[in-house]
Amino acid sequence: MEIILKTRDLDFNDIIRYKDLEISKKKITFITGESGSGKSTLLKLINGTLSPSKGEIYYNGISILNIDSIELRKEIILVSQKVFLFSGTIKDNFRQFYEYRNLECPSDERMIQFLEICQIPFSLDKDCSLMSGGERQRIYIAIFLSFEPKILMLDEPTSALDNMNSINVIENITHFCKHREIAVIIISHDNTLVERYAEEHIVLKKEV
Ligand SMILES: Nc1ncnc2c1ncn2[C@@H]1O[C@H](COP(=O)(O)OP(=O)(O)OP(=O)(O)O)[C@@H](O)[C@H]1O
Repeated sequence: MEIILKTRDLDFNDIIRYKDLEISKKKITFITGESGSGKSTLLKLINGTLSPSKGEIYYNGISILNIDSIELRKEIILVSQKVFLFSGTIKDNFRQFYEYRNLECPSDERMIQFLEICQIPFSLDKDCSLMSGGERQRIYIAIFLSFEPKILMLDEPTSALDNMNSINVIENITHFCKHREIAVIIISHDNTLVERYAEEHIVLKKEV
C-alpha cells in the first residue's frame, strides 16, 4: 500500500491530539467522528491553512514545512464546508478561480464535463446567485475537481444534497478520481456513503 500522506504526533493548540494517520495513494478515504473531534481542522492542517502546535505532516515523505504553501495547495486541494462563489455566472466563477491561481480558464467543453460529473445540468451562463444551496455546493466542487489535484479533500460535500443526489455526485467524483489516480479524503456524516464508497475509513475521537 503506497502512502501519499502521513501524520506524526499531530497536535493542534493543545485542543486536539491526533492519532498517527496514513492516507493511501489512489484510494478513497472517509473521515468520520463526533462533532468537535477535529475533522475539519485536520484537513486545514493537511493543506497548510492551519499550523500544528506539535507534530508533522509528510506529503510523499516530505514534511509539508519544507514545501512552498502555494505549491502544496495546488497538489492538495481542500473544498471547504462553506461554499464560496463570486456573484455572476457559472463561467464567471470558473474564470475567477482560475485567474486567482494564474491559470487559463478551461474550455467550455471541459467546464461542462466537470459540471456533469457534479450533476449540474445548467448552461455556463446561468447566474449562481439565483441557485439553491445544493446547486451552489455542486458547482463549487466542480470547479475544484477540475484542477485535478493529487489529493482532493472534501469537507461535508453532500451537506446540502438529498440522498439520491449525494449518491450520484459521490459516485461520479470517486469514479473520476480513481480513473485519474487522485486520492480523495471525504468528511461525511452519511453512513450510506461511507459504507458504499470508503476504501479506507478513519474515525476520529476526542483524544484530549
Ligand atoms: N482556529 C481555531 N482556533 C481554536 N480552536 C479551533 C480552531 N478551529 C477549530 N477549533 C476547535 O477545535 C475543535 C475541533 O473543531 P473541528 O471543526 O475541526 O471539528 P469537527 O470534527 O470538524 O466538527 P463538526 O463535525 O462539528 O464540523 C473544536 O472544539 C473547535 O472549537
